Amino acid sequence: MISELGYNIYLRMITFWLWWWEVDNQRDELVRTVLTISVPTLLLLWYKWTLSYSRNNSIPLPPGPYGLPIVGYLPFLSSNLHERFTEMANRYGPIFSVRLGRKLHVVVNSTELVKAVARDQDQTFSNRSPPVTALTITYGGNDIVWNNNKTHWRNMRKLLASQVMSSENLQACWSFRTYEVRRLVNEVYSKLGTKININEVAFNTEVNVVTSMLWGHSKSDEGKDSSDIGDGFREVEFKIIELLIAPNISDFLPVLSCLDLQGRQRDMQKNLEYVDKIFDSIIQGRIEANSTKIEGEVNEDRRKDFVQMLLELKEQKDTPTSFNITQMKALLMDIVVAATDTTSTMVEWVMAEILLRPGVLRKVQDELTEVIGMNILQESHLPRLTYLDAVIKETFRVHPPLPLLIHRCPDESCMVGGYTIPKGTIVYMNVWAIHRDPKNWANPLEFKPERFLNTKWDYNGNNLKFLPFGSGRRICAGIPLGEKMLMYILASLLHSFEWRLPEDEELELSDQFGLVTKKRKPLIAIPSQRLSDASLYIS
Ligand code: HEM
Repeated sequence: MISELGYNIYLRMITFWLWWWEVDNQRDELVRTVLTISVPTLLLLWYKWTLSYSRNNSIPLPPGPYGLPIVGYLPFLSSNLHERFTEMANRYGPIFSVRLGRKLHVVVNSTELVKAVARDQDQTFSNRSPPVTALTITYGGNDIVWNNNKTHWRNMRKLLASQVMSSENLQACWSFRTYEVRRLVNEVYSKLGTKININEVAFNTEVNVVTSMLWGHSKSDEGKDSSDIGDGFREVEFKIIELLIAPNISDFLPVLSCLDLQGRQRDMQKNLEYVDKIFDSIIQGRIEANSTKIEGEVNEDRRKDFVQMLLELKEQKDTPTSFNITQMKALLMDIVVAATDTTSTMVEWVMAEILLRPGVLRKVQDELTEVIGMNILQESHLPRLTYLDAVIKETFRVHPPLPLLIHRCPDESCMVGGYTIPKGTIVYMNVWAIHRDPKNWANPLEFKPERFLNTKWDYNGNNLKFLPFGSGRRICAGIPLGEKMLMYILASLLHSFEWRLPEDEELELSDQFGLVTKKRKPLIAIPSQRLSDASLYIS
C-alpha cells in the first residue's frame, strides 16, 4: 500500500517535472508563471497560518493524516471517496480531519457524531460552502441546495414544501404520475426482447413527472408534451452532476479561482446556458400567455402548476416571500436536478439487487400478484407493497445514492466529539459507513430486506442509523415525491415485465462515487411480457 502510494507520488512528480520544462503553448506558459508566483506565497501563508492556529487553539483539531504543503492530502485520495473515508475512519477514529488544498475537511462516521452535527448543532452547521461550479449552475447560489442566506433558503424551502410537496398537491398531481408511468410501460412493451438501459427509462419518466408538476402537462398544438425538455437533458444533467463533484483547483486554492485553471467553471457555464434557454422559454411563454388571458381566468385554474404559482406570488405586493426571475430559475434548476438523477439511480440499484437474487425477485412478484392481480397497477396499490418497500429500504442502506450527503459548513467555530471544528470547515457525514457499521446493523454486508419488515423505519432522518435522505434542517426537501415515484416506477417495471440479463453481461454491483453515486456499469436488462392480457400494456 505504502509502496504503491510512493510510486504514485513519484509518477506524478515525474509527469509534473516533464510538463514544467516542456511547456509549449501559451496557456501552459501562463499556468507556469502563475504557479511560480503563487506557490512560494501560499507556502509562506500556509506556514504562518499553521503556526498561528496552533498558538491560538488549545483544543485540537480532529486527528488525521499529514499532507503536502499547498495541496494537502489531495494527491492521496482515491476516486471512491466514500470508501477511502471509511478506511481512514478505521485508522484515525470516527471523526478525522484532512486538509485538501487550503480547506480543512472533517468527516464524521458514527451516529453519535452525526447527532452532534445534524441535531445538537444543526443551526450552526446549516451552511453549505458551495463549490465554484455549484455557484455557476445555481445563478450564484440562489437556489435551496447551496444557499446560505437563511431567510431566502427558509422561504424557498417553505414554498417547495407547501406548493409542490404538500400531500394535497401531490394528490392533485396523481394523473401526471399515472400518465408517465403508463407511458413507461408502453415504451418498454414496444421494446420487448431488446436491451433496455434501466437508468435511462427511469430518468425519462421522472423528469417528465417533475416537469409536468413544475410547468404543466398539456399536449401542445404540435402534439408534443409541453413537459418534454428534450432528449439531450439527461446528458446535460449528468455533466452538471459530474462537474459539481469534480476536483477543482479553484475550490482548494480559492486565490486561483479567477483563473479557472481546469476550465470547470467554463464547462458548467455551457450547461447553464443550455438549461437556462429552456427555463427562459417556459417562463417567458407563460408570462405572454397570462397577459393575453382575461383577468381572473388564470386564477380559476383548478390546480396551478409551480411556475404559474411563482409568477402570481412574484406579482403580489406585501408578501414575505419576494423573489425575482433569476431566483425562480434557480429553484426550478434545483428541483429538476435534485429529483431526477437520484430517483433513476435508485431504480437502477434496486433492480440490480433484485435481478441478482432470484429469491427476492420471487417474493416481490408474489406480493405484486397478491395485491394487484393481473390488472393494471394503480397508485393506490403502493402502500400495500410492504416487501417491495423493504427491498427499496435495504437497497438505500447498502447503496445510499449520496453516501456523504451534501457537506455542511459551520458558521462559527464549535466542538464536535471533543475536537475543535473551525468556522468554514467542510463537514461530511459518512452515511455509507454508518449504514455498514456492525454496531448499527447485524451482518451489514448481507442484503436482507427482512430487517426493514417488522420495525418502523422511515426516511425522515430521526433514526440516525438510517439516513439516505439526510437529517436535520438540510434534509432532502423532496422525500414524499422521491419515495412515491421510486415505488411506482419499480412496481410497474416488475409487475408488467419479466426481466433477464443479456447473455454477454455479468451483473456486478460496484459503484462509482459522485454527488450521486451510481452503478459503475449501467444495468442493461431484457424485458418480456408478464401479464397475459396484452391490452393492459397499451392503455
Ligand atoms: C430517491 C430520491 C432522492 C434522494 C435519495 C434524495 C437525497 C437527498 C439528500 C441525501 C440530500 C442532502 C441532505 C443533507 O444534506 O442532509 C438532498 C437534498 C435535497 N433534495 Fe433530495 N433526494 C431525492 C429526491 C428529491 C426530490 C424528488 C426533490 C424535489 C422535488 C429533492 C429536492 C432536494 C432539495 C431541494 C435538497 C436540498 C435541501 C436543503 O439544502 O435544504 N430531492 N436530497
